[in-house]
Amino acid sequence: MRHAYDTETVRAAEQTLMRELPDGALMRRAAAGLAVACGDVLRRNGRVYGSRVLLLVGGGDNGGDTLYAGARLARRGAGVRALLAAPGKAHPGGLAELLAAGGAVIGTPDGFGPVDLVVDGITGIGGRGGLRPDAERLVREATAGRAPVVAVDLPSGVEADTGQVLGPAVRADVTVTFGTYKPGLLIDPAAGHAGALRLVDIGLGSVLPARPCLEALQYEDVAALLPVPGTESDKYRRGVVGVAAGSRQYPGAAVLAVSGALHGGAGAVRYAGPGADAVIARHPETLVHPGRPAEAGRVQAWVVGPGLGNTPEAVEAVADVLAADVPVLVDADGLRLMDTGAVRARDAATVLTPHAGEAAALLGVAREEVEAGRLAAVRELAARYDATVLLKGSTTLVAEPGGAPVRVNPTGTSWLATAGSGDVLSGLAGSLLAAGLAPRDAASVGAYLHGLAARRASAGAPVAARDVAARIPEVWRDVYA
Ligand SMILES: NC(=O)C1=CN([C@@H]2O[C@H](COP(=O)(O)OP(=O)(O)OC[C@H]3O[C@@H](n4cnc5c(N)ncnc54)[C@H](O)[C@@H]3O)[C@@H](O)[C@H]2O)[C@@H](O)CC1
Ligand SMILES: [K+]
Repeated sequence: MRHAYDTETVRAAEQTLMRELPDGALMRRAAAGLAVACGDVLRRNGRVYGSRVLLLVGGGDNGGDTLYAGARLARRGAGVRALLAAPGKAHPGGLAELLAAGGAVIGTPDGFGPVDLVVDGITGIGGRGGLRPDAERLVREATAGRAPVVAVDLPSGVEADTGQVLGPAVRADVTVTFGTYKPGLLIDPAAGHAGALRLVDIGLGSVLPARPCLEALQYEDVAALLPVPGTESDKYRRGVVGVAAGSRQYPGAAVLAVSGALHGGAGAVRYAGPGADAVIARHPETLVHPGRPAEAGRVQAWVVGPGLGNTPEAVEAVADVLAADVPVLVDADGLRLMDTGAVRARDAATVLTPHAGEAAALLGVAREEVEAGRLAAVRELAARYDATVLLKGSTTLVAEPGGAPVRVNPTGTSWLATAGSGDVLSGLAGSLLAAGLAPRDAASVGAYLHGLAARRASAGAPVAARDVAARIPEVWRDVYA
Protein backbone atom coordinates (compact mmCIF):
# COMPACT_ATOMS: atom_id res chain seq x y z
CA MET A 1 0.00 0.00 0.00
CA ARG A 2 1.31 3.45 -0.92
CA HIS A 3 0.33 6.10 1.65
CA ALA A 4 0.13 9.85 1.04
CA TYR A 5 -0.18 12.67 3.53
CA ASP A 6 -1.15 16.27 2.83
CA THR A 7 1.70 18.77 2.91
CA GLU A 8 0.55 20.42 6.15
CA THR A 9 0.87 17.07 7.94
CA VAL A 10 4.23 16.39 6.27
CA ARG A 11 5.57 19.78 7.27
CA ALA A 12 4.45 19.31 10.89
CA ALA A 13 6.10 15.87 10.99
CA GLU A 14 9.31 17.28 9.50
CA GLN A 15 9.35 20.08 12.09
CA THR A 16 8.90 17.55 14.90
CA LEU A 17 11.74 15.42 13.61
CA MET A 18 14.00 18.42 13.04
CA ARG A 19 13.71 19.35 16.71
CA GLU A 20 15.25 15.99 17.63
CA LEU A 21 18.04 16.15 15.05
CA PRO A 22 21.10 18.37 14.57
CA ASP A 23 20.60 21.29 12.18
CA GLY A 24 20.35 20.32 8.53
CA ALA A 25 20.43 16.56 9.27
CA LEU A 26 17.05 15.97 7.58
CA MET A 27 18.08 17.87 4.50
CA ARG A 28 21.30 15.88 4.27
CA ARG A 29 19.34 12.63 4.53
CA ALA A 30 17.07 13.82 1.74
CA ALA A 31 20.03 14.93 -0.35
CA ALA A 32 21.80 11.59 0.13
CA GLY A 33 18.76 9.69 -1.18
CA LEU A 34 18.35 12.16 -4.00
CA ALA A 35 22.02 11.77 -5.02
CA VAL A 36 21.67 7.97 -5.13
CA ALA A 37 18.59 8.24 -7.34
CA CYS A 38 20.34 10.71 -9.64
CA GLY A 39 23.33 8.36 -9.82
CA ASP A 40 21.01 5.54 -10.88
CA VAL A 41 19.56 7.68 -13.68
CA LEU A 42 23.05 8.75 -14.85
CA ARG A 43 24.26 5.15 -14.86
CA ARG A 44 21.47 4.20 -17.30
CA ASN A 45 23.43 6.05 -19.99
CA GLY A 46 26.97 5.68 -18.72
CA ARG A 47 28.64 6.70 -15.48
CA VAL A 48 28.41 9.37 -12.84
CA TYR A 49 32.09 10.23 -13.34
CA GLY A 50 32.44 12.77 -16.15
CA SER A 51 28.68 13.18 -16.63
CA ARG A 52 27.15 16.66 -16.82
CA VAL A 53 24.43 17.58 -14.36
CA LEU A 54 22.33 20.77 -14.39
CA LEU A 55 20.63 21.79 -11.11
CA LEU A 56 17.58 24.08 -11.14
CA VAL A 57 17.70 25.63 -7.66
CA GLY A 58 14.77 27.40 -5.99
CA GLY A 59 14.96 29.82 -3.11
CA GLY A 60 13.80 27.39 -0.39
CA ASP A 61 14.75 24.06 1.11
CA ASN A 62 13.80 22.18 -2.06
CA GLY A 63 16.71 24.04 -3.61
CA GLY A 64 18.78 23.16 -0.55
CA ASP A 65 18.24 19.42 -1.09
CA THR A 66 19.29 19.88 -4.68
CA LEU A 67 22.50 21.74 -3.90
CA TYR A 68 23.64 19.17 -1.32
CA ALA A 69 22.84 16.33 -3.72
CA GLY A 70 24.71 18.19 -6.49
CA ALA A 71 27.75 18.44 -4.19
CA ARG A 72 27.67 14.67 -3.68
CA LEU A 73 27.53 14.07 -7.45
CA ALA A 74 30.40 16.55 -7.97
CA ARG A 75 32.48 14.66 -5.40
CA ARG A 76 31.91 11.53 -7.51
CA GLY A 77 33.38 13.27 -10.53
CA ALA A 78 30.29 14.66 -12.23
CA GLY A 79 30.43 18.14 -13.77
CA VAL A 80 27.70 19.98 -11.85
CA ARG A 81 26.28 23.44 -12.64
CA ALA A 82 23.54 25.28 -10.76
CA LEU A 83 20.99 27.68 -12.31
CA LEU A 84 19.43 29.80 -9.54
CA ALA A 85 15.69 30.45 -9.87
CA ALA A 86 15.93 32.93 -7.00
CA PRO A 87 19.46 34.38 -7.00
CA GLY A 88 20.43 35.57 -3.52
CA LYS A 89 17.93 33.25 -1.83
CA ALA A 90 19.69 29.95 -2.62
CA HIS A 91 20.38 27.81 0.46
CA PRO A 92 23.80 29.12 1.66
CA GLY A 93 24.99 25.83 3.19
CA GLY A 94 24.12 23.89 0.07
CA LEU A 95 25.70 26.47 -2.20
CA ALA A 96 28.95 26.50 -0.21
CA GLU A 97 29.09 22.71 -0.30
CA LEU A 98 28.49 22.59 -4.06
CA LEU A 99 31.26 25.12 -4.74
CA ALA A 100 33.65 23.33 -2.35
CA ALA A 101 33.01 20.11 -4.27
CA GLY A 102 33.98 21.74 -7.57
CA GLY A 103 30.49 22.64 -8.76
CA ALA A 104 29.65 26.12 -10.04
CA VAL A 105 26.77 28.54 -10.51
CA ILE A 106 25.99 29.64 -14.09
CA GLY A 107 23.61 32.27 -15.38
CA THR A 108 22.37 30.39 -18.43
CA PRO A 109 22.68 26.78 -19.59
CA ASP A 110 24.43 28.01 -22.76
CA GLY A 111 28.10 27.30 -22.65
CA PHE A 112 27.65 24.28 -20.40
CA GLY A 113 26.87 22.13 -23.42
CA PRO A 114 24.63 19.05 -23.60
CA VAL A 115 23.72 17.68 -20.17
CA ASP A 116 23.06 14.13 -18.99
CA LEU A 117 20.61 15.04 -16.22
CA VAL A 118 18.48 17.99 -15.11
CA VAL A 119 17.47 18.14 -11.43
CA ASP A 120 14.28 20.14 -10.69
CA GLY A 121 14.79 21.69 -7.27
CA ILE A 122 12.71 24.84 -7.79
CA THR A 123 9.77 24.12 -5.48
CA GLY A 124 8.66 21.20 -3.33
CA ILE A 125 5.86 21.34 -0.77
CA GLY A 126 6.37 25.09 -0.52
CA GLY A 127 5.34 25.70 -4.11
CA ARG A 128 2.12 27.57 -4.76
CA GLY A 129 0.44 27.68 -8.17
CA GLY A 130 2.08 27.04 -11.53
CA LEU A 131 5.71 28.03 -12.06
CA ARG A 132 6.36 31.76 -12.05
CA PRO A 133 7.48 33.14 -15.46
CA ASP A 134 11.19 33.41 -14.62
CA ALA A 135 11.27 29.89 -13.22
CA GLU A 136 9.30 28.61 -16.21
CA ARG A 137 11.79 30.17 -18.60
CA LEU A 138 14.66 28.55 -16.71
CA VAL A 139 12.97 25.15 -16.99
CA ARG A 140 12.31 25.60 -20.69
CA GLU A 141 15.94 26.51 -21.40
CA ALA A 142 17.34 23.76 -19.19
CA THR A 143 15.16 21.00 -20.65
CA ALA A 144 15.53 22.02 -24.30
CA GLY A 145 18.19 19.31 -24.71
CA ARG A 146 15.74 16.52 -23.74
CA ALA A 147 17.98 15.23 -20.93
CA PRO A 148 16.22 13.10 -18.29
CA VAL A 149 14.60 15.18 -15.54
CA VAL A 150 14.58 14.19 -11.87
CA ALA A 151 12.11 16.22 -9.77
CA VAL A 152 12.99 16.83 -6.13
CA ASP A 153 10.12 15.92 -3.77
CA LEU A 154 7.50 17.05 -6.34
CA PRO A 155 7.56 18.25 -9.94
CA SER A 156 7.70 22.05 -9.53
CA GLY A 157 4.45 23.79 -10.46
CA VAL A 158 1.93 21.05 -9.50
CA GLU A 159 -0.48 21.23 -6.55
CA ALA A 160 0.88 18.80 -3.96
CA ASP A 161 -2.41 18.31 -2.08
CA THR A 162 -4.96 18.05 -4.86
CA GLY A 163 -3.15 16.75 -7.94
CA GLN A 164 -4.16 19.82 -9.92
CA VAL A 165 -1.86 21.55 -12.38
CA LEU A 166 -2.92 25.21 -12.37
CA GLY A 167 -0.12 26.58 -14.56
CA PRO A 168 3.25 25.71 -16.11
CA ALA A 169 4.81 22.70 -14.38
CA VAL A 170 7.86 20.51 -14.81
CA ARG A 171 7.43 17.13 -16.54
CA ALA A 172 9.78 14.70 -14.78
CA ASP A 173 10.96 11.21 -15.72
CA VAL A 174 11.49 10.42 -12.05
CA THR A 175 10.28 12.14 -8.86
CA VAL A 176 12.32 11.48 -5.73
CA THR A 177 10.00 12.23 -2.82
CA PHE A 178 10.99 12.44 0.84
CA GLY A 179 9.43 10.69 3.81
CA THR A 180 6.03 9.94 2.26
CA TYR A 181 4.08 10.25 -0.99
CA LYS A 182 2.00 13.40 -1.40
CA PRO A 183 -1.52 13.32 -2.94
CA GLY A 184 -0.32 15.20 -6.03
CA LEU A 185 2.04 12.34 -6.87
CA LEU A 186 -0.87 9.87 -7.08
CA ILE A 187 -3.71 11.94 -8.57
CA ASP A 188 -3.90 13.10 -12.19
CA PRO A 189 -3.09 15.45 -13.83
CA ALA A 190 -0.20 16.15 -11.42
CA ALA A 191 0.67 12.44 -11.20
CA GLY A 192 1.22 12.53 -14.95
CA HIS A 193 4.00 15.11 -14.40
CA ALA A 194 5.83 13.01 -11.81
CA GLY A 195 7.05 10.06 -13.87
CA ALA A 196 8.36 7.09 -11.90
CA LEU A 197 8.20 7.59 -8.11
CA ARG A 198 11.03 6.89 -5.71
CA LEU A 199 10.44 7.26 -1.98
CA VAL A 200 13.44 8.22 0.20
CA ASP A 201 13.06 7.31 3.86
CA ILE A 202 14.14 10.24 6.02
CA GLY A 203 12.68 8.83 9.22
CA LEU A 204 9.26 10.51 9.03
CA GLY A 205 7.47 7.20 9.59
CA SER A 206 7.87 7.58 13.34
CA VAL A 207 6.23 11.00 13.46
CA LEU A 208 3.50 10.79 10.77
CA PRO A 209 -0.06 10.09 12.02
CA ALA A 210 -1.22 6.48 11.73
CA ARG A 211 -4.00 7.38 9.28
CA PRO A 212 -2.82 8.72 5.92
CA CYS A 213 -5.11 11.02 3.93
CA LEU A 214 -4.76 8.93 0.81
CA GLU A 215 -3.65 5.41 -0.05
CA ALA A 216 -3.11 3.44 -3.26
CA LEU A 217 -3.55 -0.34 -3.42
CA GLN A 218 -0.55 -2.25 -4.73
CA TYR A 219 -0.48 -5.73 -6.25
CA GLU A 220 0.01 -7.52 -2.96
CA ASP A 221 -2.88 -5.67 -1.31
CA VAL A 222 -5.26 -6.72 -4.10
CA ALA A 223 -4.09 -10.32 -3.93
CA ALA A 224 -4.78 -10.31 -0.19
CA LEU A 225 -8.27 -8.82 -0.66
CA LEU A 226 -9.47 -10.94 -3.58
CA PRO A 227 -11.86 -13.70 -2.49
CA VAL A 228 -10.17 -17.01 -3.16
CA PRO A 229 -11.85 -18.17 -6.40
CA GLY A 230 -13.39 -21.60 -6.47
CA THR A 231 -12.62 -22.86 -2.99
CA GLU A 232 -16.28 -23.09 -1.99
CA SER A 233 -17.75 -25.55 -4.48
CA ASP A 234 -21.18 -24.26 -3.48
CA LYS A 235 -21.38 -21.21 -5.75
CA TYR A 236 -24.19 -19.72 -3.69
CA ARG A 237 -21.79 -19.57 -0.72
CA ARG A 238 -19.67 -17.24 -2.88
CA GLY A 239 -22.59 -14.85 -3.08
CA VAL A 240 -25.10 -14.10 -5.79
CA VAL A 241 -24.99 -10.64 -7.31
CA GLY A 242 -28.17 -9.12 -8.76
CA VAL A 243 -27.93 -6.88 -11.82
CA ALA A 244 -30.83 -4.52 -12.57
CA ALA A 245 -29.71 -2.82 -15.75
CA GLY A 246 -30.55 -2.25 -19.39
CA SER A 247 -33.75 -1.29 -21.14
CA ARG A 248 -35.36 -1.91 -24.50
CA GLN A 249 -33.45 1.19 -25.58
CA TYR A 250 -30.06 0.05 -24.16
CA PRO A 251 -29.95 -3.77 -23.85
CA GLY A 252 -26.16 -3.61 -24.34
CA ALA A 253 -25.50 -2.05 -20.93
CA ALA A 254 -27.17 -5.04 -19.28
CA VAL A 255 -24.92 -7.46 -21.18
CA LEU A 256 -21.78 -5.49 -20.23
CA ALA A 257 -22.73 -5.13 -16.56
CA VAL A 258 -23.44 -8.88 -16.38
CA SER A 259 -20.11 -9.64 -18.10
CA GLY A 260 -18.31 -7.62 -15.41
CA ALA A 261 -20.34 -9.31 -12.67
CA LEU A 262 -19.53 -12.79 -13.97
CA HIS A 263 -15.81 -12.11 -13.47
CA GLY A 264 -16.08 -10.52 -10.05
CA GLY A 265 -15.93 -13.55 -7.85
CA ALA A 266 -19.64 -13.92 -7.04
CA GLY A 267 -20.93 -17.45 -7.33
CA ALA A 268 -23.79 -16.55 -9.67
CA VAL A 269 -25.34 -13.55 -11.40
CA ARG A 270 -29.07 -12.92 -11.29
CA TYR A 271 -30.32 -10.47 -13.93
CA ALA A 272 -33.65 -8.62 -13.56
CA GLY A 273 -34.98 -6.36 -16.28
CA PRO A 274 -36.13 -6.05 -19.91
CA GLY A 275 -32.75 -7.07 -21.39
CA ALA A 276 -33.08 -10.74 -20.39
CA ASP A 277 -33.02 -12.06 -23.97
CA ALA A 278 -29.87 -10.14 -24.87
CA VAL A 279 -28.20 -11.18 -21.61
CA ILE A 280 -29.01 -14.88 -21.87
CA ALA A 281 -27.86 -14.89 -25.50
CA ARG A 282 -24.38 -13.69 -24.47
CA HIS A 283 -24.11 -15.23 -21.01
CA PRO A 284 -26.26 -18.38 -20.82
CA GLU A 285 -25.08 -19.06 -17.26
CA THR A 286 -26.97 -16.00 -15.98
CA LEU A 287 -30.14 -16.49 -13.91
CA VAL A 288 -32.57 -14.14 -15.70
CA HIS A 289 -35.87 -12.64 -14.56
CA PRO A 290 -37.85 -10.38 -16.93
CA GLY A 291 -39.66 -8.72 -13.99
CA ARG A 292 -38.70 -6.19 -11.33
CA PRO A 293 -35.76 -6.79 -8.91
CA ALA A 294 -38.06 -7.27 -5.90
CA GLU A 295 -39.41 -10.44 -7.55
CA ALA A 296 -36.03 -11.81 -8.60
CA GLY A 297 -35.13 -13.90 -5.58
CA ARG A 298 -32.35 -13.57 -3.03
CA VAL A 299 -29.02 -11.89 -3.75
CA GLN A 300 -26.10 -10.84 -1.57
CA ALA A 301 -25.68 -7.52 -3.39
CA TRP A 302 -27.36 -5.52 -6.16
CA VAL A 303 -26.01 -3.47 -9.04
CA VAL A 304 -28.56 -1.01 -10.43
CA GLY A 305 -28.38 1.60 -13.13
CA PRO A 306 -26.41 0.90 -16.32
CA GLY A 307 -28.60 1.59 -19.34
CA LEU A 308 -31.83 1.77 -17.31
CA GLY A 309 -33.08 4.85 -19.14
CA ASN A 310 -35.83 6.73 -17.26
CA THR A 311 -38.94 4.63 -17.82
CA PRO A 312 -41.41 3.89 -14.97
CA GLU A 313 -39.85 0.39 -14.77
CA ALA A 314 -36.47 2.04 -14.26
CA VAL A 315 -37.75 4.17 -11.38
CA GLU A 316 -39.32 1.05 -9.87
CA ALA A 317 -36.10 -0.97 -10.23
CA VAL A 318 -34.07 1.70 -8.41
CA ALA A 319 -36.62 1.92 -5.61
CA ASP A 320 -36.69 -1.90 -5.28
CA VAL A 321 -32.92 -2.12 -5.04
CA LEU A 322 -32.54 0.75 -2.56
CA ALA A 323 -35.18 -0.93 -0.40
CA ALA A 324 -33.25 -4.22 -0.37
CA ASP A 325 -31.36 -4.86 2.87
CA VAL A 326 -28.13 -5.89 1.14
CA PRO A 327 -25.14 -3.87 -0.13
CA VAL A 328 -26.00 -2.12 -3.38
CA LEU A 329 -24.00 -0.35 -6.07
CA VAL A 330 -25.72 2.48 -7.96
CA ASP A 331 -24.33 3.57 -11.32
CA ALA A 332 -25.24 5.60 -14.41
CA ASP A 333 -29.02 6.22 -14.77
CA GLY A 334 -29.52 4.83 -11.26
CA LEU A 335 -27.64 7.85 -9.92
CA ARG A 336 -30.10 10.16 -11.62
CA LEU A 337 -33.18 8.24 -10.50
CA MET A 338 -32.19 7.53 -6.88
CA ASP A 339 -33.77 9.47 -4.02
CA THR A 340 -31.19 10.98 -1.63
CA GLY A 341 -33.35 10.28 1.42
CA ALA A 342 -33.79 6.65 0.40
CA VAL A 343 -30.02 6.28 0.05
CA ARG A 344 -29.25 7.91 3.39
CA ALA A 345 -31.93 5.84 5.14
CA ARG A 346 -30.32 2.55 4.14
CA ASP A 347 -28.62 0.40 6.80
CA ALA A 348 -26.73 -1.85 4.40
CA ALA A 349 -23.81 -0.40 2.43
CA THR A 350 -24.29 1.78 -0.62
CA VAL A 351 -21.64 2.35 -3.28
CA LEU A 352 -22.12 5.15 -5.83
CA THR A 353 -19.98 5.11 -8.97
CA PRO A 354 -20.38 8.45 -10.78
CA HIS A 355 -18.13 9.85 -13.47
CA ALA A 356 -17.31 13.57 -13.23
CA GLY A 357 -20.50 14.63 -15.06
CA GLU A 358 -22.77 12.54 -12.85
CA ALA A 359 -20.90 13.75 -9.74
CA ALA A 360 -21.40 17.35 -10.87
CA ALA A 361 -25.14 16.74 -11.29
CA LEU A 362 -25.37 15.14 -7.82
CA LEU A 363 -23.45 18.05 -6.28
CA GLY A 364 -25.27 20.70 -8.31
CA VAL A 365 -22.03 22.19 -9.62
CA ALA A 366 -20.35 22.49 -13.01
CA ARG A 367 -18.40 19.49 -14.29
CA GLU A 368 -15.23 21.63 -14.49
CA GLU A 369 -15.49 22.24 -10.75
CA VAL A 370 -15.47 18.50 -10.08
CA GLU A 371 -12.55 17.94 -12.47
CA ALA A 372 -10.63 20.79 -10.82
CA GLY A 373 -11.13 19.44 -7.30
CA ARG A 374 -11.71 15.70 -7.56
CA LEU A 375 -10.57 14.90 -4.04
CA ALA A 376 -12.92 17.47 -2.48
CA ALA A 377 -15.80 16.37 -4.72
CA VAL A 378 -15.55 12.67 -3.88
CA ARG A 379 -15.30 13.42 -0.16
CA GLU A 380 -18.30 15.77 -0.33
CA LEU A 381 -20.43 13.15 -2.11
CA ALA A 382 -19.50 10.46 0.42
CA ALA A 383 -20.56 12.75 3.26
CA ARG A 384 -23.75 13.95 1.56
CA TYR A 385 -25.01 10.45 0.72
CA ASP A 386 -23.40 8.67 3.68
CA ALA A 387 -22.14 6.21 1.09
CA THR A 388 -18.91 4.89 -0.41
CA VAL A 389 -18.29 6.89 -3.58
CA LEU A 390 -16.08 5.82 -6.50
CA LEU A 391 -15.39 8.86 -8.68
CA LYS A 392 -14.29 7.61 -12.10
CA GLY A 393 -11.57 9.39 -14.03
CA SER A 394 -8.01 8.89 -15.30
CA THR A 395 -7.32 8.62 -11.57
CA THR A 396 -10.31 6.94 -9.98
CA LEU A 397 -10.85 7.88 -6.31
CA VAL A 398 -12.82 5.98 -3.65
CA ALA A 399 -14.01 7.87 -0.56
CA GLU A 400 -16.06 6.87 2.45
CA PRO A 401 -17.79 9.12 4.98
CA GLY A 402 -15.95 9.51 8.27
CA GLY A 403 -12.46 10.33 7.09
CA ALA A 404 -11.05 6.92 6.15
CA PRO A 405 -8.11 7.40 3.74
CA VAL A 406 -9.31 8.04 0.19
CA ARG A 407 -8.21 5.20 -2.12
CA VAL A 408 -6.48 6.25 -5.34
CA ASN A 409 -6.48 3.71 -8.16
CA PRO A 410 -2.95 3.32 -9.60
CA THR A 411 -3.97 1.29 -12.67
CA GLY A 412 -6.28 3.77 -14.36
CA THR A 413 -5.81 4.79 -17.97
CA SER A 414 -7.48 7.56 -19.94
CA TRP A 415 -8.35 4.91 -22.54
CA LEU A 416 -11.10 3.68 -20.24
CA ALA A 417 -13.31 6.53 -21.29
CA THR A 418 -14.98 4.37 -23.93
CA ALA A 419 -18.74 3.80 -23.70
CA GLY A 420 -19.75 0.84 -21.65
CA SER A 421 -16.53 0.43 -19.71
CA GLY A 422 -18.33 1.89 -16.69
CA ASP A 423 -21.02 -0.81 -17.05
CA VAL A 424 -18.35 -3.50 -16.81
CA LEU A 425 -16.81 -1.83 -13.74
CA SER A 426 -20.15 -1.59 -11.91
CA GLY A 427 -20.86 -5.28 -12.50
CA LEU A 428 -17.34 -6.23 -11.40
CA ALA A 429 -17.40 -4.11 -8.22
CA GLY A 430 -20.95 -5.27 -7.38
CA SER A 431 -19.85 -8.86 -7.73
CA LEU A 432 -16.94 -8.28 -5.34
CA LEU A 433 -19.49 -6.78 -2.91
CA ALA A 434 -21.61 -9.95 -3.19
CA ALA A 435 -18.49 -12.06 -2.65
CA GLY A 436 -18.09 -10.34 0.71
CA LEU A 437 -15.59 -7.51 0.23
CA ALA A 438 -16.16 -4.35 2.27
CA PRO A 439 -17.56 -1.50 0.15
CA ARG A 440 -14.29 0.47 -0.05
CA ASP A 441 -12.38 -2.70 -0.96
CA ALA A 442 -14.96 -3.87 -3.51
CA ALA A 443 -14.85 -0.47 -5.21
CA SER A 444 -11.05 -0.02 -5.16
CA VAL A 445 -10.22 -3.65 -6.05
CA GLY A 446 -12.83 -3.46 -8.84
CA ALA A 447 -11.22 -0.29 -10.19
CA TYR A 448 -7.76 -1.87 -9.90
CA LEU A 449 -8.66 -5.04 -11.85
CA HIS A 450 -10.69 -3.02 -14.36
CA GLY A 451 -7.76 -0.67 -15.04
CA LEU A 452 -5.31 -3.56 -15.45
CA ALA A 453 -7.71 -5.35 -17.82
CA ALA A 454 -8.07 -2.17 -19.88
CA ARG A 455 -4.29 -1.80 -20.13
CA ARG A 456 -4.02 -5.41 -21.32
CA ALA A 457 -6.84 -5.03 -23.84
CA SER A 458 -5.82 -1.64 -25.16
CA ALA A 459 -2.09 -1.70 -25.84
CA GLY A 460 -2.18 2.06 -25.99
CA ALA A 461 -5.42 2.77 -27.83
CA PRO A 462 -9.07 3.19 -26.82
CA VAL A 463 -10.54 -0.16 -25.96
CA ALA A 464 -13.99 -1.69 -26.39
CA ALA A 465 -15.73 -2.40 -23.08
CA ARG A 466 -16.38 -6.06 -23.94
CA ASP A 467 -12.64 -6.54 -24.49
CA VAL A 468 -11.97 -5.13 -21.02
CA ALA A 469 -14.42 -7.62 -19.50
CA ALA A 470 -12.81 -10.46 -21.42
CA ARG A 471 -9.40 -9.68 -19.87
CA ILE A 472 -10.53 -9.62 -16.25
CA PRO A 473 -10.16 -13.35 -15.59
CA GLU A 474 -6.54 -13.38 -16.79
CA VAL A 475 -5.74 -10.27 -14.71
CA TRP A 476 -7.32 -11.92 -11.70
CA ARG A 477 -5.25 -15.07 -12.25
CA ASP A 478 -2.05 -13.00 -12.55
CA VAL A 479 -2.75 -11.00 -9.39
CA TYR A 480 -3.71 -14.14 -7.59
CA ALA A 481 -0.99 -16.38 -8.93
N1 LIG B 1 11.37 20.96 6.15
C1 LIG B 1 12.19 19.90 6.26
O1 LIG B 1 12.57 19.44 7.32
C2 LIG B 1 12.64 19.27 5.03
C3 LIG B 1 12.32 19.83 3.81
N2 LIG B 1 12.78 19.26 2.68
C4 LIG B 1 12.68 19.95 1.42
O2 LIG B 1 12.14 21.25 1.61
C5 LIG B 1 11.01 21.43 0.75
C6 LIG B 1 10.09 22.45 1.37
O3 LIG B 1 10.92 23.60 1.47
P1 LIG B 1 10.29 25.06 1.62
O4 LIG B 1 9.25 25.03 2.65
O5 LIG B 1 11.45 25.98 1.81
O6 LIG B 1 9.56 25.39 0.26
P2 LIG B 1 10.07 25.06 -1.22
O7 LIG B 1 11.55 25.02 -1.27
O8 LIG B 1 9.32 23.86 -1.66
O9 LIG B 1 9.52 26.30 -2.08
C7 LIG B 1 9.62 27.58 -1.55
C8 LIG B 1 10.41 28.43 -2.56
O10 LIG B 1 9.76 28.35 -3.83
C9 LIG B 1 9.30 29.65 -4.25
N3 LIG B 1 8.04 29.43 -4.94
C10 LIG B 1 6.82 29.17 -4.41
N4 LIG B 1 5.90 29.00 -5.38
C11 LIG B 1 6.55 29.17 -6.55
C12 LIG B 1 6.17 29.12 -7.92
N5 LIG B 1 4.90 28.84 -8.27
N6 LIG B 1 7.10 29.34 -8.88
C13 LIG B 1 8.37 29.60 -8.54
N7 LIG B 1 8.83 29.66 -7.26
C14 LIG B 1 7.92 29.44 -6.29
C15 LIG B 1 9.18 30.44 -2.97
O11 LIG B 1 9.34 31.80 -3.24
C16 LIG B 1 10.37 29.89 -2.17
O12 LIG B 1 11.56 30.46 -2.60
C17 LIG B 1 10.46 20.06 0.59
O13 LIG B 1 9.68 19.94 -0.58
C18 LIG B 1 11.72 19.21 0.51
O14 LIG B 1 12.24 19.23 -0.79
C19 LIG B 1 13.59 18.07 2.73
O15 LIG B 1 14.90 18.50 2.83
C20 LIG B 1 13.23 17.21 3.89
C21 LIG B 1 13.34 17.97 5.17
K1 LIG C 1 10.85 20.18 -7.29
